[in-house]
Amino acid sequence: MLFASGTSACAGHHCSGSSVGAVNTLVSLLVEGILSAQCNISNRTLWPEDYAEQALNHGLAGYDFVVIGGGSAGSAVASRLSENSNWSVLLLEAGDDPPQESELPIFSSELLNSKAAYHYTVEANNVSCKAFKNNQCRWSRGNCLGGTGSINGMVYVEGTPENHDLWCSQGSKGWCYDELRQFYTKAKTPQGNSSHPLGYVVLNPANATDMEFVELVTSAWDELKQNRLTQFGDENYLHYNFANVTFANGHRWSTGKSYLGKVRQRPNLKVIKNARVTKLQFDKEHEKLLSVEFVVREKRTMKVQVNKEAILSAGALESPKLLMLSGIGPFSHLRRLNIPLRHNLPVGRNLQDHVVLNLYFKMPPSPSSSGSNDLDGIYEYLMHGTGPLASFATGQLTAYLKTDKNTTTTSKNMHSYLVAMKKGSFQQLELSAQVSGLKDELKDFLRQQLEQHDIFVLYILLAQPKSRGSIKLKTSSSKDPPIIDAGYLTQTEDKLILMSGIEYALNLLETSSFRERQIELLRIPLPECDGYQFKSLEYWYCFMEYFSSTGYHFAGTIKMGAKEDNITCVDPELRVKGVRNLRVADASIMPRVTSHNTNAPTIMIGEKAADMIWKQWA
Ligand SMILES: Cc1cc2nc3c(=O)[nH]c(=O)nc-3n(C[C@H](O)[C@H](O)[C@H](O)COP(=O)(O)OP(=O)(O)OC[C@H]3O[C@@H](n4cnc5c(N)ncnc54)[C@H](O)[C@@H]3O)c2cc1C
Repeated sequence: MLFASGTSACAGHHCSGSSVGAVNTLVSLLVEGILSAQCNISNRTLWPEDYAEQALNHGLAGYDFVVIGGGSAGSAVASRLSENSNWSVLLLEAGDDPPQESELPIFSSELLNSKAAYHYTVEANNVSCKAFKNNQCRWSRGNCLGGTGSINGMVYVEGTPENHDLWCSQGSKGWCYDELRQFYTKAKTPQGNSSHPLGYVVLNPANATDMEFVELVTSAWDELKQNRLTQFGDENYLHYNFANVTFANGHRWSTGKSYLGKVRQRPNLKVIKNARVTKLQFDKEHEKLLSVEFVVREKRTMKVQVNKEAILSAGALESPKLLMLSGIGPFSHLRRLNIPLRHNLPVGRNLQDHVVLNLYFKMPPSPSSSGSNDLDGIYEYLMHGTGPLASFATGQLTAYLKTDKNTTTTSKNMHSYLVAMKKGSFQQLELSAQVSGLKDELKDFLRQQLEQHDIFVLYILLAQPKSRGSIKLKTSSSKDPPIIDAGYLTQTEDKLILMSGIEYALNLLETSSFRERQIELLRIPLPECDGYQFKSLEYWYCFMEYFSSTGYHFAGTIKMGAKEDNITCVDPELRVKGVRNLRVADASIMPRVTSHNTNAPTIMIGEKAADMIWKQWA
């Protein structure tokens, strides 16, 4: 591996060049390049300075705006608010700068195993996740600046008109697609210049590492009459193509970098890293947030006074936890934990995720399976910022599908992508099995198959799941992870739609492209399902319970909607009901998860939140 896992080796260090002589020009160039790359791939100037030391030594004054969490949405909010030089903005982020593995797509599995990612174990529900240890899925999120946007797959796809019009028709006034389009546009419009930088999302089309495989799949999709898309964002994209990614010049561009790092010189914006917020403190009537309590470097508890507003952007798993710890949540749940109630709201309910089903296929190894030349790849990346190190797994080849032939709507019900594993790529399998918690016997079976075949996994995601889960507190300690009930496949309709996705996938096997390549479904031994006839409906419903897992698109746990509606927690201005100066701006406010990847819609939420705050206070 090129870099030490979980480290930012160059941060704060002076890096010297290699002392290797000119024995072999290419090798010495590479060694030189690797050493300097370790310093240049990610260094501290890409990120805002850490204000922790000053805060610890001199204490903190009050801030006009305190943003909790520097992830996809929080970074955008803090950056936009601090464009007003009259306002003081403090951002509190539980993690540190992302490690160097974050920069390159090739290290995504290592990254998920680093301290930049935080993992949760989801409760077993016995109708999903049975392929994973203790029948429990594992969920991950980013624990660093840029948040989950620093560890994600970088795919950038906006919400559809249908998604957002549903939000507004159900009481979220101001959140119709026509009203949101401006924020999607603002997020990706280059603004500012080197003397007055402004943040925005940096985007490029993804390159794939394995073009041979991409061509195979695209020709099969063509045979099935899936249209190739010219651009994601077309109104009715029931199509496939490579998505745009938050990646440029060989580097990831999370909002932590593109919105915050870019404006690191602003004197009115301070960022404290390794600052884990533990509690929100209110006035006697619980109507006004007075201060935010946090622990710096897991050592010292501090407090900051909020002069105008606080914005909670800790993500769909941690934002509800923090509200509940502070007394805002379901009455009966908080009472059980002896947490004094401030506001009785259904915080933590309405949890949604795009449940994903993994289907495995095998094929004879392609001639390129013998492995590419790693040195060539390193050389190309160091010299040009391109090549396999800067390319994406085939997962960025994404299809949005309508497999339900009975509806006349244009809405997508499935979202599908693929990941290919070449014969012998055991490390890739081991890492992903470790992150997901795949049961050992299943991993060993896949490993045996990889000794002889190429394998690819077709992922089928439910675009609009009906099942709902919940987040609850385990204890009243901020250190304990919450109890997560994913709720996967608890609604029959979700299973029916997944079944239509399986039928769609099996059609691929009938295409001449797949037949010529001798692609077969891989039958994974599952004693509980093997009693049913292979590929029968009963078999597939049983299989679904095993290989359903997370799409990593958690949303909805602090539901937005009309103020008077008792199933909502924040109003359409994102204010927590009953509190004047506390808003939530992250994926948790989505009343219904958007039909595909959630990063772009979450950044849009950050943009709109900042705009509403500007309108109120400027
Ligand atoms: C493995 C993976 C792959 C994904 N791939 C894609 C993809 O390719 N495309 C896509 O669109 N979406 C993807 N997603 C989802 C997407 O990245 C998220 O939906 C999005 O980043 C969520 O943004 P957020 O602002 O709500 O939360 P986050 O980005 O998670 O931000 C929350 C921030 O708050 C901090 N925080 C948490 N608790 C506290 C606390 N108590 N005090 C202070 N700070 C705190 C966290 O450290 C984090 O920085 C992926 C997700 C995962 C996990």
